[in-house]
Amino acid sequence: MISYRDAIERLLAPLSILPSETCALADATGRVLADTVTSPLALPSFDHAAMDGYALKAGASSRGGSEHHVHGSRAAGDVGHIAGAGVCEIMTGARLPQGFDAVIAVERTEMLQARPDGTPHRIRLLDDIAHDRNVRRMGTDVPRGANVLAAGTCIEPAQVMLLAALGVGHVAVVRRPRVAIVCTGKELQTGPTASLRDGQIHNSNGPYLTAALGRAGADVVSCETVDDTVHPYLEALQRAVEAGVDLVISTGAVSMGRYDFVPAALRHFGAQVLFHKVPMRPGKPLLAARLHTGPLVLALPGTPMAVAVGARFFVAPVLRAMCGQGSEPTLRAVLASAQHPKPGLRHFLRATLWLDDRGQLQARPVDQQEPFRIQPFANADAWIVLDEQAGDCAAGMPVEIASLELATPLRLSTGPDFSP
Ligand SMILES: Nc1nc2c(c(=O)[nH]1)N[C@H]1C(S)=C(S)[C@@H](COP(=O)(O)OP(=O)(O)OC[C@H]3O[C@@H](n4cnc5c(N)ncnc54)[C@H](O)[C@@H]3O)O[C@H]1N2
Ligand code: MOO
Repeated sequence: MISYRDAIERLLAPLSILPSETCALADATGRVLADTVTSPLALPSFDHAAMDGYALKAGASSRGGSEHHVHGSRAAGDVGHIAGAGVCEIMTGARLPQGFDAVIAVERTEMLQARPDGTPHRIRLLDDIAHDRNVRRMGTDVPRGANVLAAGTCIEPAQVMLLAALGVGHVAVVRRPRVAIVCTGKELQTGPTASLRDGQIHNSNGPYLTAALGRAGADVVSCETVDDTVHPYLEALQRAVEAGVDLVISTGAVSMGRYDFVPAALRHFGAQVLFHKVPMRPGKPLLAARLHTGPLVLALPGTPMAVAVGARFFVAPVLRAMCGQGSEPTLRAVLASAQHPKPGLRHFLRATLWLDDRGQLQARPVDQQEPFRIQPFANADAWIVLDEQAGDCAAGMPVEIASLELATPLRLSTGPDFSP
């Protein structure tokens, strides 16, 4: 048996980033950038008004109380020369006309005289206006040529806004990791709503993995169910290989039972077993292998929480590595109730999270941690991770937590260490 850390190292070491492809921005949400994006434009692209009001030249003649003729009017999108001395009516977003360097908001002026069509002819300023006031200068958000998004960044709506503002219509993204799922077990009823015969259960691992991997940006090319015999399993593996997958995830038949044929079947298939069994709870009998044709195989134990742990703590790092993303930042919270984990095992505990009245994030393991229980998983907010050396953990100590989602929904920057 090798430790979780060693297992992850063995799993990730030979992985390389998947090839890139071009993707329209409209389809890029959830994709991972293959290259750094440099800005083809400055943002703002020109000096413009931040308020509806009047553009003027700040200085001695534009103090509060001064009176001015209004020459011309500019709305966002208007261009052209503004002639004459004085001020120019301007709307938010309009390019600042040549020769002007400040804007006074319309409500900080008084209209002294209107033209017959109602437009302002002469105004008085109510405030002193300094140079640059209410002006957004070109390039102050993004200078042209700046690195705006790093390779490995997942494109979320905020990145779509930035790229759209820069006029970037297509981006180079990492090809989605292609994954095949194979659920083993003759007890599995595959029709999701079909009635169960005696001894049968609904397949919950397949739909869970399909949902979780899809959310994490993988392309789930198939999800098959096979019985507890070698040949259908190997045939499913062969189909996955032919479909050109990067990763096969199987569930079940990987432990000590008479019908736990997966380890032998993989060896028979010529797979190189990277490790089998990791000292952790749940999910200990997990096996990882590499097929001679290239794809990785993660054979997860069939128990639902062993599948959830395998997906979150083995599959997710593999997907990140395939997409050129570094390791996840570690999140911590305050342990809300004492724990006495079994020494030598890494424990993954389903937990609820809340912010206490001092603003500290508290994490409490749910009461029922047996690996067959799905209800507490559906009610949980996060995982608590207690490493192999954790020993007895007192309430109040900081512990590592991880999101239930494979791709962490919370973005964190490197900041000061969290200490409760
Ligand atoms: N003698 C030992 N027995 C077991 C050990 C052990 O060390 N010695 N380890 C236990 C642990 S830990 C786990 S986890 C399980 C894993 O066993 P398998 O990977 O062989 O999984 P199965 O026996 O096929 O299934 C386990 C359990 O999960 C249910 N299951 C399977 N597939 C699905 C599915 N797609 N959807 C929902 N539920 C599924 C299956 O019916 C079983 O109840 O082994 C322990 N035994
Ligand atoms: O790995 Mo398990 O502990 O029965 O799910």
